[in-house]
Amino acid sequence: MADPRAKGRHGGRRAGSGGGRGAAGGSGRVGGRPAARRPGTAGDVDPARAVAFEVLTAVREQDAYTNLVLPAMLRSRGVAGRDAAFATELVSGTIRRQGTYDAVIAANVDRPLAKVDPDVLDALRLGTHQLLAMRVPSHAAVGTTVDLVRSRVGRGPTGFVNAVLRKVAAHDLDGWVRRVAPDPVADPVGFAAVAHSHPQWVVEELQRALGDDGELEALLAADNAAPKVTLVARPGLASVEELVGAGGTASSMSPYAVELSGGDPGTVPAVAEGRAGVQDEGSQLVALALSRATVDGRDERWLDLCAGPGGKSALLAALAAERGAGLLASERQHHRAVLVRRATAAARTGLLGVVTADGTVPAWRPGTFDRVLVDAPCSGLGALRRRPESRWRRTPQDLRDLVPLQRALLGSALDSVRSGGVVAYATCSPVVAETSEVVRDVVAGRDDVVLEDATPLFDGVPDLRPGAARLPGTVQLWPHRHGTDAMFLALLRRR
Ligand SMILES: C[S@@+](CC[C@H](N)C(=O)[O-])C[C@H]1O[C@@H](n2cnc3c(N)ncnc32)[C@H](O)[C@@H]1O
Repeated sequence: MADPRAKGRHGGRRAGSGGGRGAAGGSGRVGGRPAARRPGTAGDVDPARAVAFEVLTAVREQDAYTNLVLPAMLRSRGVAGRDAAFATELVSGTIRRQGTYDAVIAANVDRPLAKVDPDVLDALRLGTHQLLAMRVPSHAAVGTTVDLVRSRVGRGPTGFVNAVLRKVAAHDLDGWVRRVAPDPVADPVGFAAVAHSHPQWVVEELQRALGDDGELEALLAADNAAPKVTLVARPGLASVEELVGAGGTASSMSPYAVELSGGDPGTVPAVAEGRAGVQDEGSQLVALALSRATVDGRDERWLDLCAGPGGKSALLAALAAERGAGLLASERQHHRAVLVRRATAAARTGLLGVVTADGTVPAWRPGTFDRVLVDAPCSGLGALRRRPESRWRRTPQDLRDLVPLQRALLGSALDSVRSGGVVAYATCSPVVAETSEVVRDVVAGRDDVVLEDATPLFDGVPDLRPGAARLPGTVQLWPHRHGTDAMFLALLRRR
């Protein structure tokens, strides 16, 4: 996205007018904060960049989530329209691309980045994103970043920032990747990690999940693209035609999906009324797959064991209502159960209720349900497009912590379904340890469960070929193949 203000008040500004040190080094802590700092003052910083800087600070200092803090800050600062779009791209792109940008910045600073003032480093990342990925003219990218640093940190580091960014401006992104990434032949994973800005362990996990078929770079690149906004027309409550009439385009995989080309989805009447919602098409396909599985005999009681915040529950409840069935939505965390209630508020007969309960300790008799969804808590490494900071927060230890919980939840889902009923185990992660390995281990430990082929439940979805490390019959969606989050699904039937 080009800078809407490139020809505006910052566009013609001389880069680095803040003066100060001209070299990217000097003595002492680089970018140290001087007494002249005026916290909270906007100075002559444009509102979009000011918001972007504050969001980066909140993400770094308070572990805030970009997708929560950014819209709230845009609203509270009255930043809208093209400025809001610019700020959104600036924040999300900078955080997603942080791994690449840090390698570029490090190549232009004469000390470890850990010794650069964190506020200054954030500003350098913002400036680098504008220079290498946003088509902001160099003089504007450098000048506005220097202004930002002068306003938010102080005059001291402006010369340093000016010098570093001028060096960054000397090459384009590809040129920098060639200079700072490891050799792609000698170290393909190390190269991919720097070139596509993913932690190395994440690249390794994604590579294993994909298998060895040359798609890694396409997947990593897809993780760095802003996801499209997809709506779901909840059956019986809204129609695809209604959402298309509101400015969307019907999608080809989920019969309920409509892609929005822009604008605030909250202004679409069906969304505001809870008859439709914002939902990734992969999530829609997972809920649909559970509803499409054949079940002989009674088909009245459905369960969503890990329901918060309620997107899949809302679709399942609408589907259940059409068949005279009802869904119980269960969620361990109270505040997320509240979100489930809100998401399912428009559901009529399709909702049996929403309960706050630990799914590993079922509050119902064994065999109560005919269909059960376990959308398990997971690393979320399949949804990196929409959670820019998560790749930098997750660690391999998270996987070790999550797997026992995932196994326990799948076990209790299987206990909760009647003989002949089905359980769908889903994650928004393709990581083998929390997908195929969980399912394989749980199935191996029981003699009352059969793993079924789930691919026929994804009718109309192309390219569901198996992966080398994936259990046969399970389904893995991919951002680069399907344009969805990397949802995984296994279908299990109780004997
Ligand atoms: C991946 S999210 C589910 C997303 C949801 N199905 C949707 O589409 O909106 C996993 C959820 O499981 C919940 N959870 C974690 N541990 C749980 C447990 N022991 N019992 C029930 N829910 C749990 C988390 O709080 C989280 O809300």
